[in-house]
Amino acid sequence: MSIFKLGLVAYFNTAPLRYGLAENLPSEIEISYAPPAELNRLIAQGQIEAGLISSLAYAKYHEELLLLPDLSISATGRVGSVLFFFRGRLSELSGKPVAFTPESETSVALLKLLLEDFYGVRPLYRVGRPEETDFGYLAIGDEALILRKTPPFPNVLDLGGIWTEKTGLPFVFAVLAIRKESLQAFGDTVRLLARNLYLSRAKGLSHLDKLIEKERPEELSYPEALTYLSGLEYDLSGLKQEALQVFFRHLARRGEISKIRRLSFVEL
Ligand SMILES: C=C(O[C@@H]1C=C(C(=O)O)C=C[C@H]1O)C(=O)O
Repeated sequence: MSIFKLGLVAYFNTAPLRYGLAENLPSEIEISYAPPAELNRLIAQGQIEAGLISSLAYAKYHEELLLLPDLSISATGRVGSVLFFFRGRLSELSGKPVAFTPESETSVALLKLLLEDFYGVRPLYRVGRPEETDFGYLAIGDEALILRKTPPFPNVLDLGGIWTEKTGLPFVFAVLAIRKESLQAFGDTVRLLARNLYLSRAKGLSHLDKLIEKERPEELSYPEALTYLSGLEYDLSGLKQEALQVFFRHLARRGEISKIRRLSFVEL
């Protein structure tokens, strides 16, 4: 039997998407867990057939990928876990070193876009740890949720909040992508996977209480975890597709990706 490899992000924010998933999937689907940047690399290299990847990675490799309809990790307004901590005034960050987590791609591109094109400042970026930088640090996922408790710098920008404030749109951080070439061999498996993901999302969102008890990072209280998960969205509606295209157009203008004519989806 050939194995269909699915890569998921193990952050707390994916808990509703993967609620009960592993127990219900057919045996030919094998799940592995890794940070987004690692999943982006694995799917690009064909080492996994499907993955919850950074939306930016879909843009980069869209010729080899298809999206699973209606799945994402997104937010309309503040997301709570994509945070840029910084010292001093934002307008004085030009030329100052700031660091970002190695685990993200979308949020790094979003940070650069917001700082440079929306706020007109151009810091010096590097991958690194918060303690290795004097002026700013971008964290995502559980790390951001935990750092929020004891911030490394006095000020914080929630990138989802700023994006929505500036554009009036939601922001899509991650999408569920499948390698086109795996569809022929695994068409039925992909349909089963999609059905199971829709089911686990529905169950997860209607059992947030159980899920929070089981999965919340210990640093977060129950109400904090509930507020956080309640602010996240897991669909890829028409408006979110439009928002993705707006983000991609900004990145194409900035020379970070090539133009994308349209988002392509798996036909289920
Ligand atoms: C909202 C989040 O979205 C994440 C952000 C990603 C990125 O920046 O590349 C990728 C996957 C998502 O899990 C988060 O993890 O906090």
